[in-house]
Amino acid sequence: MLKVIINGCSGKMGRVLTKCINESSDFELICGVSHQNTDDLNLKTYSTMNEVNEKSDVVIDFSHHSTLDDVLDYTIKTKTPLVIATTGYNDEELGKIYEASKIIPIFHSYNMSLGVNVLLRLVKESAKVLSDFDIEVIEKHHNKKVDAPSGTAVMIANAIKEVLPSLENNYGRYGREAKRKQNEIGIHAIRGGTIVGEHDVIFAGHDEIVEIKHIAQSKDIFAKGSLAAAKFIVAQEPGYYNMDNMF
Ligand SMILES: NC(=O)C1=CN([C@@H]2O[C@H](COP(=O)(O)OP(=O)(O)OC[C@H]3O[C@@H](n4cnc5c(N)ncnc54)[C@H](OP(=O)(O)O)[C@@H]3O)[C@@H](O)[C@H]2O)C=CC1
Ligand SMILES: O=C(O)C1=N[C@H](C(=O)O)C[C@H](O)C1
Repeated sequence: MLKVIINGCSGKMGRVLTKCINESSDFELICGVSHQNTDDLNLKTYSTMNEVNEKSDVVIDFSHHSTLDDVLDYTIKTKTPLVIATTGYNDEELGKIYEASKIIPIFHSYNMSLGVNVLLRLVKESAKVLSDFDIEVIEKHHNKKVDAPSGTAVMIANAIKEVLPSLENNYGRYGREAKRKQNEIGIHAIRGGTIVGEHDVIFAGHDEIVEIKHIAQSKDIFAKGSLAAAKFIVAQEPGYYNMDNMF
């Protein structure tokens, strides 16, 4: 049984992950980290990662970018492999993750579902052939989501730019002089209700459109994906890993 600590145990994903671990015979939940009261989870909970005095095989992080320093301090100090699912990091924070991965194994993906990772491959293939089409990304999420655009939309734009490096992100579009430029990827964030997560990549050409779309129908797919990543990362040497390394 793999021993797990969840950073962000009180959150929507932390709760779904707790349920998935409790239903599995492959994992044991040691404790969680959250500022909130989590009595209903029946789980030993610390306020910050710095206070944790237990040791696990892996830490899974579904929290907030602001907890990054604490989670890296803890995992480096205890030499614990880390799965990062949290989104919303800036370049400085991404740099810290990359530096830490020289010391401990880190699995990092803004989307733990299998389907989105297939979508990324299809998008890259399409971008090679449809290089002069206009590319727009539309993401839709629930009204509680903190960051915009989604981490997955950023990951999709980065994948397109691996193939078409001259393109630049244009977030939203508004104004009296807002005509589309040829070298942009339009990225649009919709927020409402309980939408779990949808990503639609549109390649619009002259008289034809290709759309590649992924719809998440439950949060379980992300939790189960993070557990698959946990099994993978505990067997790795220090380094920076993502879904491409796992499949
Ligand atoms: N990679 C993937 O596949 C997926 C990634 N995510 C990402 O996981 C993260 C968590 O998502 P979700 O569970 O829906 O979010 P919630 O807002 O429901 O939960 C956030 C968790 O982080 C903790 N937290 C710590 N510091 C802060 C802070 N300053 N502000 C807000 N929360 C804080 C919260 O508890 P407390 O404040 O008490 O400490 C809580 O436990 C997000 O970044 C989301 O985008 C979500 C789904 C899939
Ligand atoms: O906050 C969420 O809910 C989700 N966040 C991730 C993202 O920002 O890409 C992944 C998923 O779409 C759900």
